[in-house]
Amino acid sequence: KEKIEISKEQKALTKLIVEAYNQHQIPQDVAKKLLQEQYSAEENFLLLTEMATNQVQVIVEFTKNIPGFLSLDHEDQIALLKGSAVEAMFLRSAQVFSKKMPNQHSGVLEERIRKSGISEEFITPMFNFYKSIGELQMVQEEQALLTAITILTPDRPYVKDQGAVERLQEPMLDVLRKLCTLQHPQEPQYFARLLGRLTELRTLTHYHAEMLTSWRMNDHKFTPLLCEIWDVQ
Ligand SMILES: COc1ccc(-c2nc3ccccc3n2[C@H](C(=O)Nc2c(C)cccc2C)C2CCCCC2)c(OC)c1
Repeated sequence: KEKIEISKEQKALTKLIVEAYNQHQIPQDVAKKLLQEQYSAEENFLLLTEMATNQVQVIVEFTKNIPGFLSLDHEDQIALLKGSAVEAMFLRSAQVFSKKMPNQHSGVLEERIRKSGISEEFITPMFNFYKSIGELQMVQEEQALLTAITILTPDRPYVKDQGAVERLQEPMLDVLRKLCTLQHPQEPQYFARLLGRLTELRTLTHYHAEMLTSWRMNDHKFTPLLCEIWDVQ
């Protein structure tokens, strides 16, 4: 059994990514808010657009802390952010949904989300994803690195220098693979399962524009930033 060694540099990279991830996080208050009371479809839609708009800003700040990101071609930086914003939002939602909370709270939260105004057909794929993320019981290092790896996906639309993005993503994949082996020694396939979630995430994001336009209410208003990021309006 070869001894897995995480180098000094890899420890420093992980620390930096986790710090950036925790520093730029929306407080969990959306779950608390949803647990406190039942909102109308209109109020929930407004909350969703506020959360999503805020999350885009959070992701931009997080990404700026990824070593080398700011040295990428500027248009490629935008292409990476634009191409990963929806995935980052669902990944964040899945992590919030999977946070340890008393059983009846997670039951209420699930119910509030089911009744939020989202149309029925999207609920199953969304919760399937959330539960598959929850089953992994990721530690914060894995969550932070997985988010960075998602953002640094070389084959996003309009990325010109994919090689430069690969060179940033690879060190993240290397340290995540080692961390998974150390964190889950009894599960050699854990790292592969983790990356498999990113594939499930991409399929979920196919529906996101329709999820929004089919929200059970009339006249869906989006912020200009969301029109940019979501394929709506
Ligand atoms: C595109 O359609 C979506 C996207 C996300 C959710 C979603 N899944 C969640 C899981 C746990 C907690 C809250 C959850 N959200 C919303 C939320 O705010 N997601 C969120 C965002 C957006 C940014 C940062 C962080 C988060 C959590 C609540 C918005 C207000 C109505 C209820 C869902 C969703 O639910 C129907 C539909």
